[in-house]
Amino acid sequence: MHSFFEIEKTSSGKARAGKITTDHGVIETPIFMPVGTVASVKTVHQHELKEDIKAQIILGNTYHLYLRPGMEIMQEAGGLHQFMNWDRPILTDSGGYQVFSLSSSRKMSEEGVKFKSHIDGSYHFISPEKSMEIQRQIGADIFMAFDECTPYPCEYNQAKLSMELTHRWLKRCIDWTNENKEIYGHQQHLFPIVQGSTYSDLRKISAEVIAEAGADGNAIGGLSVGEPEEEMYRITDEVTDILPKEKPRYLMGVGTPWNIIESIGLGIDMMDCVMPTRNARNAMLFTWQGVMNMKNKKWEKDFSPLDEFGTSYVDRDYSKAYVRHLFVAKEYLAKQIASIHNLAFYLDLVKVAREHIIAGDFYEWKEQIIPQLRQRL
Ligand SMILES: CNc1nc2c(CC[C@H]3O[C@@H](OC)[C@H](O)[C@@H]3OC)c3nc(N)[nH]c(=O)c3cc2[nH]1
Repeated sequence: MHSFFEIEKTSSGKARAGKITTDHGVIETPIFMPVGTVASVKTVHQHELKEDIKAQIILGNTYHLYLRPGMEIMQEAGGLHQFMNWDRPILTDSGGYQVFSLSSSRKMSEEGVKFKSHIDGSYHFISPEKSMEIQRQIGADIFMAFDECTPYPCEYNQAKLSMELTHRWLKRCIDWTNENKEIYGHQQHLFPIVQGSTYSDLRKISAEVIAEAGADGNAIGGLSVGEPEEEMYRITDEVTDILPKEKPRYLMGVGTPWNIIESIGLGIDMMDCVMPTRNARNAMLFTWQGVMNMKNKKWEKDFSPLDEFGTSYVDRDYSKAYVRHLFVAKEYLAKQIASIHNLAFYLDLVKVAREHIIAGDFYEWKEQIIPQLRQRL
């Protein structure tokens, strides 16, 4: 019997290298998880994700998949792995965040959230139990508790009430999953989510409640919602001090390449963000030398490879001048090349970070690489 999470190497600080074992395969941590919200990582094929980008786990999303294609089709397909032909691990979010960020006319109650679909305006209701049922039907290997992502900024009493609601909803998620087992035969691991906004005392309470739940892994929510970067690091540092060392820690919605390296240094094992794919579609490429805006005129006659230090085939096959041309001409291929490049870079970023943790020089490496990653090329 394998354990869900094994730490292979610790460091002089909180960074660690480990591996998560699921029924759909092993995830080496620290890891970045490409966002595939509506059953696709935008503009990227599954075989590219696997063979070129070397993605080890991707994300799906309860809110979107529930609305379209819906759970009847999802179940008839045999779950999301079958439906999208992805046989590696999948993680799904619980839908709360998207209900608040995407739907209109939401009505919140203790019971759950009534909302209008952003697709066709139809009314729906999602509760902790409903979110768990949907995530059972999607069949993700790791799935998130139904929480309220406390908005930022938020005054203390509101943050306290929101956090306490998330804790009551967590209990309902756990009770439901104890009474309703997996439907596709593979194990699914529930991760609870720490809230508490930017208040240290609330974050301490929430981290202790979440740790007490005894789940296989734990997530830090309510960050990367507009707060200053220093606040995000401070809260992450305080919460990882409390969350158990022997369980993976997932920081939701983070972040830039430098956010990722900093977070790994603060004891984070798993991260997700739309940045590599969303910024790619706006011609912003991340590289080890810094950030490139491909629409910049400076690349117009630069026929050198897209990224000589890139690990993807697109970095070798195409020149800067050609990719700039595609963006200026609004060719679809531009977004595909940029998305593949950025995702391959993010996976390489965490792979190299893992190697430095194992080599024992992560923190020295971090100090010199972060200013380089932030450069504007
Ligand atoms: C961007 N910043 C950010 N995203 C966040 C998400 C969505 C990630 C989810 O949203 C989709 O990507 C946009 C992905 O599907 C991802 O799945 C986990 C959060 N989800 C929950 N349940 N609770 C939180 O506190 C939370 C905080 C976040 N901060």
